[in-house]
Amino acid sequence: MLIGVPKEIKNHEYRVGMTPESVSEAIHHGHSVIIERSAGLGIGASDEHYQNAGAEIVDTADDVFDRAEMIVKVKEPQASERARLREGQLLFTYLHLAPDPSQTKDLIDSGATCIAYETITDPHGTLPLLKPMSQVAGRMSIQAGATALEKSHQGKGLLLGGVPGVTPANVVILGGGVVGFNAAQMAVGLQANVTIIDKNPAVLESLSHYFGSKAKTLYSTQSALHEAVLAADLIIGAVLIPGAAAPKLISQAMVQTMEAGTVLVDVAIDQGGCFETSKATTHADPTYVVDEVVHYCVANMPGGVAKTSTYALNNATLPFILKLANHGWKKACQQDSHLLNGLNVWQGKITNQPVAESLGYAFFPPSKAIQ
Ligand SMILES: NC(=O)C1=CN([C@@H]2O[C@H](COP(=O)(O)OP(=O)(O)OC[C@H]3O[C@@H](n4cnc5c(N)ncnc54)[C@H](O)[C@@H]3O)[C@@H](O)[C@H]2O)C=CC1
Ligand SMILES: CC(=O)C(=O)O
Ligand SMILES: [Mg+2]
Repeated sequence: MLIGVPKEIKNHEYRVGMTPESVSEAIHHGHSVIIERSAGLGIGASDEHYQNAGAEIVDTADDVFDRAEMIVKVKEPQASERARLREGQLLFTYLHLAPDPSQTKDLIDSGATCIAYETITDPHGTLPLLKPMSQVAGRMSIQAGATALEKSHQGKGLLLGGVPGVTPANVVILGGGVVGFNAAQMAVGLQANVTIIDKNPAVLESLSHYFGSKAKTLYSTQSALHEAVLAADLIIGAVLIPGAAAPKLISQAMVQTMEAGTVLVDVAIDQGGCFETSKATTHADPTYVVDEVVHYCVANMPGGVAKTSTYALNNATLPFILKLANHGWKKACQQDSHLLNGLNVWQGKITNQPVAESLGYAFFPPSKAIQ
């Protein structure tokens, strides 16, 4: 199969769909890879690295989209990329469609087959292609929150861990999945006072077992949320209902009750965000203030540490890239129901139920797309 990798064009997005090492694996399996010129510079991979791995370098995104049978990317296609997709072309990348009606409409109109990293599942009921970026974003969320808490960034002027004789800051993490666990690890490491809230008792049990007395766990109810939020200095939004728009756990009225300089880091912003006052921001201008509360809502946090992130992502995506290239998407999805769960758009139809429900489209079962 001819695989194409364009340069990412989202604001401050330095990741790239395939590392030179992944390219070399694909070529070893008998495929060809075209890469847009300079696509890997953000991770320190030059065109020469890619050529040495066996890729052909092409000058423009048009060259990639015109020729490739499968496009491998990182972020959801931007409007100019969507316009280049063609009927029957395979797109393999993050999509996050539920909060994004214009992208969804363009993908429907394109006729392309669109498989989203974030809804591919595994036998353990987790999301193996979201996991590495959630690990990165969870860890970054505490760095971002710690910076935003500084007075010059309009925060309370608090050091997360305090110092001997001065109490540490209160960190509240909403959602104790991959992002939440990794955020808690970093916050506990910095000696903050950490509370994790989740609605899944099994998740709470495993967090409690792992952290012991170093973090508190709370079952997610309105009153638990209210109480924790009022005492919080830094709140991390890390909830997910796979495929669906994020539930709004914190209303604007609750934000108004928070102390000035409290910081909200909404990692779930890529699914629309879990604070009512959240709107997506970029690495170029990551924060804004509502009712004296600082909001950090960058939708591509891992792009800020592109080298770590690209390698972590490729460790998870490469086996699927190879399956798709070796067998074609239909046969690969017939053989692997977890990969089939990634199919979001096919021949102008929405094949992911939470996406269809979130945006008011008819749901077309993916099992019918592979008959
Ligand atoms: N902004 C960014 O750059 C990035 C954002 N993300 C996003 O972060 C979010 C979290 O991802 P993961 O941790 O991988 O998901 P996950 O599925 O591992 O964890 C989500 C947790 O939320 C909990 N949850 C769901 N509804 C809840 C509620 N009402 N109250 C309390 N807990 C609730 C679930 O029980 C689960 O434990 C996703 O939206 C993901 O796309 C991930 C990576 C990068
Ligand atoms: C998952 C996601 O949104 C990202 O890695 O940018
Ligand atoms: Mg700002």
